Amino acid sequence: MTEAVPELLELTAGPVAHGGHVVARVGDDPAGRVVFVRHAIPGERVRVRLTEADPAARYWRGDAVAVLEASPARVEPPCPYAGPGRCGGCDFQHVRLDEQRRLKAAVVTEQLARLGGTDVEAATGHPLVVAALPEPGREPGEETGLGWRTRVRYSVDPAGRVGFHPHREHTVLPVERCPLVADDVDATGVTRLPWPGVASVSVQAGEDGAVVRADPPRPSRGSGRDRRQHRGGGAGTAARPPRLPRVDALGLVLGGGHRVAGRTWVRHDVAGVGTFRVSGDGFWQVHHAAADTLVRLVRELAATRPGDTVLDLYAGAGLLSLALAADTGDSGRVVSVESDPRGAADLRRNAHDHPNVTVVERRVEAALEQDEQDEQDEHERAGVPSAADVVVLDPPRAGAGAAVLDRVRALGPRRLVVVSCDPAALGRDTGLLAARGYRLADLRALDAFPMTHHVECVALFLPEEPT
Ligand SMILES: C[S@@+](CC[C@H](N)C(=O)[O-])C[C@H]1O[C@@H](n2cnc3c(N)ncnc32)[C@H](O)[C@@H]1O
Repeated sequence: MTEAVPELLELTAGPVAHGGHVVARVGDDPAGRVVFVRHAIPGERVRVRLTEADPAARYWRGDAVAVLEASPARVEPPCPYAGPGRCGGCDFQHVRLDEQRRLKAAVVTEQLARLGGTDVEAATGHPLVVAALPEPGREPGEETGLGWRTRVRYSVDPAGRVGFHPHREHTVLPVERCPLVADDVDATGVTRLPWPGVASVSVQAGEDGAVVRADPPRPSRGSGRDRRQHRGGGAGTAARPPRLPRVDALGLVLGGGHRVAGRTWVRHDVAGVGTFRVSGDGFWQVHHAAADTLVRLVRELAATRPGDTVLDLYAGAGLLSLALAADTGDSGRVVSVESDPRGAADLRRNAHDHPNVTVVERRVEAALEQDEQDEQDEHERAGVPSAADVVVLDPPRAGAGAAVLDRVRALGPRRLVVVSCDPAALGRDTGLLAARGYRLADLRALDAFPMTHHVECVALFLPEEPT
């Protein structure tokens, strides 16, 4: 007989888990089925509406629709779109900001223990603290966690209105103003304009204004003939590009980089490093204060010396490369590896006046691959050295992985700095590095994504045996 699944359950919220929810157990039984609950705080007694509850599944998902015993850390969400079943962009609007940071510290610590076999407090000498990023005009401790997003991707509903998806849903909740976005993003007016025929609208704000990009829906998987027609190569009518509204922005871009009006890039100034040009869809830190703070932390942990050979892997537009190049000086060099052609183009441009920076436009995996026969020669031809004093890695969400970390170890760095926006990936890479003789020595965490479960970490690994 199949188990009857109730619609509502009363549960006690257990510890926070990676992904923006807490762990609860059906029947409050320690061996009961796990329910991942959104919109609850550890210790609270909540009524949970089950959102995914397959009787055969190992765990269920649910949303706290009523709070029966509230945590002292519970607050009224500052955003009118936040809450159970509403916008899925934020996970922690209902939690006081300082408690949000404690929850994130707990998640990072747990992921490093479970996936990386590493006790953060024992390894670094102190419990992990997630630091708030500065907000203009506010003293430390008075942060709001709002107005920090300089880069936003809105989805568009069938009526052409922009918004965000509810958690794990494809529908779009239209949003007039997301309180997380920076004023420069809002000033483009994209949320107040119609976008018929468009699947998503992205805004990237820089120092002197924003660039807006509209992406039409991907061609549906049809017959070969349909696909040819979408590309404009068939005998029939090609898909007509959408008519885009006029925006108040530096530039408007359609799809894969086709400029409709104005510029395709924004400018970012980073204190003590320089000015960067970043193509609208290229990578840059999202929080307006993240780039300055990240650079300061990476410099401190990398402790680069004049004359050093430094590898900046997954270099983006060169934020960390240029900072490290200043520290290694003319007698040293920084080799920056970035695979995205637009990112690499930005990087080359940004590094133009830095003769000690070499840009390698390749996937990290390929750039570090060693030719057994002709190792030295191969590497020098590709621009990648066969040894490095310091290696900095800032991989995408999946982390660096075993193959890349094997190659990194072979370079014999005396210091290895990993920047990570995903605690699970950092946990896995920490375990892989431990197995390769590099142990966690320092860990810093930044609240670079307030109100969401995301957190930015910078980790220092040192060789067990000094190189
Ligand atoms: C998290 S961003 C880091 C950018 C830079 N460190 C910064 O702080 O601005 C990751 C970058 O890695 C690039 N990337 C992703 N996979 C890659 C790969 N396999 N090899 C090289 N670069 C890659 C992406 O294009 C992106 O620019």
